Amino acid sequence: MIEFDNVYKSFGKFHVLKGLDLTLESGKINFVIGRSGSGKSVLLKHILGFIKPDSGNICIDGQDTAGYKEQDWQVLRRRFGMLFQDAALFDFMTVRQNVAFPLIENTRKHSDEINEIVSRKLELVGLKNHDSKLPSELSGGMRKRVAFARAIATDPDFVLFDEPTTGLDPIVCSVIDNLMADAQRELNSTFVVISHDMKATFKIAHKIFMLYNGEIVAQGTPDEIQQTGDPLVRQFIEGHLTGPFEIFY
Ligand SMILES: Nc1ncnc2c1ncn2[C@@H]1O[C@H](COP(=O)(O)OP(=O)(O)OP(=O)(O)O)[C@@H](O)[C@H]1O
Repeated sequence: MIEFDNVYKSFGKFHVLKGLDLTLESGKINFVIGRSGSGKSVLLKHILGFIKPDSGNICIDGQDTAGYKEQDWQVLRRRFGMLFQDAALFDFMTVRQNVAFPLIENTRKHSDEINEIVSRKLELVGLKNHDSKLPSELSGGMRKRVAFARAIATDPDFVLFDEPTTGLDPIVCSVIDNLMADAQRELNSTFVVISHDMKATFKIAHKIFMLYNGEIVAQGTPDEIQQTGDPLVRQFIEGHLTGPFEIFY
């Protein structure tokens, strides 16, 4: 379980998180939605300790991270997999080396075992025959699948996805959505997904949280969110130009 308790974060005079209370449930696919610039990536970076709150607490599995030193964060981060918006593969490493990286860094497994795990993960994402290629030789969708295989390589307790399907065609989006749903079922890990893709959100989320004005303004199952009468949520999920949101052109 990942808990935010009354978390505030500002950059200069710009207040991004304003007393954020949020409980991301264990063994579930938690989606965080909200407008561009609402602070979704900032929220993810707090979970990994890359950004520290100005006040408030963040607890991971009941452990308050307030007093964590860099070494404690490094230990905690080993329990996480991460898929960044731009895939963020190591350009100079092959597909196989990219997926092996967290296994080499974060575990004491023997190279034979690592090779076997990497082969299994690459098979899962349909890229077993591309393992000796460099990221530059792959399409955007393939790079995302490599990043996905790398994110789940160690069977982490938590996997964070920052816009995993942005820029991909609808069919590749569905492939990634299915991979997320299948992997979560298999690992029973806690997934946290930031996404603007409402179709995927309603298809695979167990729980949806909407961030607005530095706070969570709505939360619920896909059915609950789809049926809400809250005008703010309705405008966002339906993409209307008129409603409580201020629209800037
Ligand atoms: N390190 C930083 N220093 C200053 N401002 C920052 C920093 N990180 C984020 N911000 C600001 O915080 C706000 C929220 O940014 P964030 O990237 O979390 O938005 P987001 O909801 O993920 O947006 P998008 O959906 O477009 O990716 C933005 O206005 C951004 O400029």
